[in-house]
Amino acid sequence: MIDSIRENDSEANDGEANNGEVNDGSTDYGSHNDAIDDTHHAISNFGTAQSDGLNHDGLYRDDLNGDNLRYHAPQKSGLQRIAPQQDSSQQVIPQNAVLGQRVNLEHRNSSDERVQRILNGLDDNQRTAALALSGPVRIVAGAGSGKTRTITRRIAYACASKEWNPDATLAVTYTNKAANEMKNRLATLGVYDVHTSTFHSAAYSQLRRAWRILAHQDSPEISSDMDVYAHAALTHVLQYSDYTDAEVRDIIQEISWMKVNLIAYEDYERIVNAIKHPLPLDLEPEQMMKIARDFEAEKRLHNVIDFDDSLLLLSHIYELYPELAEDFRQKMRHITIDEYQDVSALQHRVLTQWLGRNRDICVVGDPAQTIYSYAGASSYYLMNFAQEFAPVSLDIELNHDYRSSGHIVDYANAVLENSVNSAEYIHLETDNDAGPQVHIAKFGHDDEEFAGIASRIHWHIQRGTKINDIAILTRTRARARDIARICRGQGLTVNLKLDNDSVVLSGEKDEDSLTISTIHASKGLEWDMVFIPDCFEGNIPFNPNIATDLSSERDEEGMEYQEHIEEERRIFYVALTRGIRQVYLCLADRAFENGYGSARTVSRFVREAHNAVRRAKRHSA
Ligand SMILES: Nc1ncnc2c1ncn2[C@@H]1O[C@H](COP(=O)(O)OP(=O)(O)OP(=O)(O)O)[C@@H](O)[C@H]1O
Repeated sequence: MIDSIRENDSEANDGEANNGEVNDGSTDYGSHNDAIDDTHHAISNFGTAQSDGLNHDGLYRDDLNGDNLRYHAPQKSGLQRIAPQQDSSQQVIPQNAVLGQRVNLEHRNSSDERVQRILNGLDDNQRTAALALSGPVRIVAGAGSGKTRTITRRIAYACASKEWNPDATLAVTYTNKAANEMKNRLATLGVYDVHTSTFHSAAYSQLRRAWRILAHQDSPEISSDMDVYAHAALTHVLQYSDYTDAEVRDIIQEISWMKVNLIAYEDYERIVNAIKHPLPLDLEPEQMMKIARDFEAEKRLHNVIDFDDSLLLLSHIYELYPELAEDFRQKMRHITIDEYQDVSALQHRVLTQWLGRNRDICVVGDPAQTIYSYAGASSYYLMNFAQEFAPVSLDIELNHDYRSSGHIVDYANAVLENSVNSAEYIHLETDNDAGPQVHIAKFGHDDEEFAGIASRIHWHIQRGTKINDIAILTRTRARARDIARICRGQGLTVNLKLDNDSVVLSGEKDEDSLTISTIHASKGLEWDMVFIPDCFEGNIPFNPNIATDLSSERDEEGMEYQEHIEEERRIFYVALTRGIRQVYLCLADRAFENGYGSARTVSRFVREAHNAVRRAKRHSA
């Protein structure tokens, strides 16, 4: 391994990175949908819907006009910049300000010892957050700063001190696994009966209940056959049936994009033109609309829905039957949303229906970890929270990284500092040891790189590192599979979780195995040692067109490109901050042996961060 890097490497980029599918949907986003007319139809199945009550325009038109457009067409639009905070009293003040209602520490301190023990192991800011039990609370927190720990303790404390009824408490997490983990952590703190769930499963269970009440029958099931329906719709509309899996997936993703951004059929063309949103398979908007409608008809025929439909249908039902929404509000009084930087317009709409006038909402998130923009996620709602829910009772920032060693933290900060959005991101601090430098390892070609990573892992294992404390985090699923093959060939037990060959579930820490996961699926997790392969332009940042010419980022067209680059920067940041002690950044000069394949350029994020860290070191020397 070569622990060095050529600074200002200016060699041209090549197309080798474009060998894998980009973006791994989270398990929860699932995919597809049921667009609006079909939602209409589905609810009509109740036999109770009014003919005009389901007018989609009436429900969503307001959101699609004027300024709000940007919220519905996040990252790709280039229009979506996080809105500046107007009122300085509502801003997140770096030193962790407490706003509004004062937290009554005296009262809390008089609670019994068991309850107080729940707060052990929290630092002052985490504790302040955990003690703010009512009113809107926002916690903006950097990687490794204890978000999960803080909200879990906050819920446990509120329930154990009898301020909240656990059965009236809902914690929404990003994955089912995170929901289970939170439930377990609450149980170890002596708190049971709290509802922990993803947005989708919470919505689906409410939908099932509503369906039974309104239609006296079971709601349609969520199906995992969306590719079949999308393929059928493509074939019907285009009169051609030969599509790759990736093309079908792109169609499903586009339909999902419409739903999570609350884009009505009749507005679709106007919006995609306005924001220069690229359509899958180079379709015309009208063709795409036809495919979407046909897709919904297919699903209806089979009496199935998809994940997004559970939210969309529920939202329609709560709009039409306010008494059902009110019933939910009476039951669920205290709502906490984790990973709030990744909520979509659709999820946000459901949340506002869950709340009504209730203001017992706590959100936690990190704007630097928004990595699901392609699935409609937008940090807008996190950044705008203080205005939307004013007056907030607590608005606090956590910036102390308990996870990563000093060198990793420096590197992660440097990656964000080079962002055009750097002012919105949290600068991490840590008291952890500096640890080993972030290593940059260059190889001749891909197989050599992967074999090099495998042998370095062997080397660490021989020196006492546990195999399940090591992870390889890749930008694409295809690369995860390639590396898994080579690591297995070198005798390493690999934990590579693929679901239907489409989603890496998570880098769950199995005993005695090496985790190989996409970066997306590694969110929320941590390993002692992290390898990030393929740190070259075109892969990190991922760019199918390898348009590395920075001049293009300055023109109109380039705005969208720049949004994309910023998302890629956050993805790299998430990968880096999974590391506890040591991070290796790896790349090969070319894809193939014997000099075949175009020469690659080191990732701009690596170059920038590397130079920034060196500059800082020179400064302090
Ligand atoms: N006050 C604290 N004292 C010691 N360790 C802490 C403290 N708070 C959090 N930690 C540890 O720091 C690590 C990160 O915590 P946690 O997973 O809650 O962070 P997070 O903010 O959710 O991270 P990320 O967003 O990067 O996934 C964990 O190992 C956790 O146990």
